Amino acid sequence: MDEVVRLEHIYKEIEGRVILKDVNFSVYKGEIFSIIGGSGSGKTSITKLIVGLWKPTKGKVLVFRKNVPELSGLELDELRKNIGYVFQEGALFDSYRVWENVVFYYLEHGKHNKEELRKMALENLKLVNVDESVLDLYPSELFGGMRKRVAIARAIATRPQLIIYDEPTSGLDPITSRVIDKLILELRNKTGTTSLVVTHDMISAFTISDRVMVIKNGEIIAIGKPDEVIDYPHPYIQEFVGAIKSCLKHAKV
Ligand SMILES: Nc1ncnc2c1ncn2[C@@H]1O[C@H](COP(=O)(O)OP(=O)(O)OP(=O)(O)O)[C@@H](O)[C@H]1O
Repeated sequence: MDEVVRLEHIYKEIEGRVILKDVNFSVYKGEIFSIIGGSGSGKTSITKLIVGLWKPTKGKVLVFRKNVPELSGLELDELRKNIGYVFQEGALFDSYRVWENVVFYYLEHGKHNKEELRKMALENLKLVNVDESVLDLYPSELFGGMRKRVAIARAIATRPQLIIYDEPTSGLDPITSRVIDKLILELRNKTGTTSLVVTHDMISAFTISDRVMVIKNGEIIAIGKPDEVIDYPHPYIQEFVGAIKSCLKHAKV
């Protein structure tokens, strides 16, 4: 299977404190891979290493078979063009309309005219089940679930090979959270894009993922298919998933 991301023996130390300790995992082409763990467990640190914002203290971070810490600035730009990042708060630009947000990369870099860009924005919005009625709105006029969809439409606009979702359901009510889960799944099924999801949301992780990784204090505790991980006999995992186990057994997206 094609590896899109591979972390090998990663250690990250900040101010004398080890925040990632011998982290090893791979994400394969087309899969939805979720990283779950409590606050401060190291989830965001892993995404920072993948997009080259941080360098590891030790170890290799391979993305699209390139060792990220060794890339030049230009090579990093090229790599990031291939990674769509859906930020926790959406990170939409409030002074730009929805269509401008969606095609922001092309507004900055492209040679397309306004009509072409609006058409491109609409094509991407349609992929996240949004119609043209929002094209000219500003982000402040959208409710939470819609903001998230627009943020996802923006992340996929450059047709990245990898999408990183940072807490995609945070701040959303449970019903909207399940709608976003369904969307992540649909999008992967439609486009085949490899998806890395960082989340606190157990239901989300265990219902949409092909594989789940549990991390605690910078160390991996388990990696596997949701059904395997949920029954993993580790006290932390049982504590973490125990409360929602019966709910998960019945949850369907
Ligand atoms: N810039 C930094 N300087 C010092 N310590 C940091 C820095 N960024 C993160 N850390 C520490 O690294 C550890 C892992 O943080 P990280 O943000 O990766 O956790 P997380 O699992 O994403 O948490 P959350 O779910 O709360 O976002 C935490 O103990 C955090 O305090």
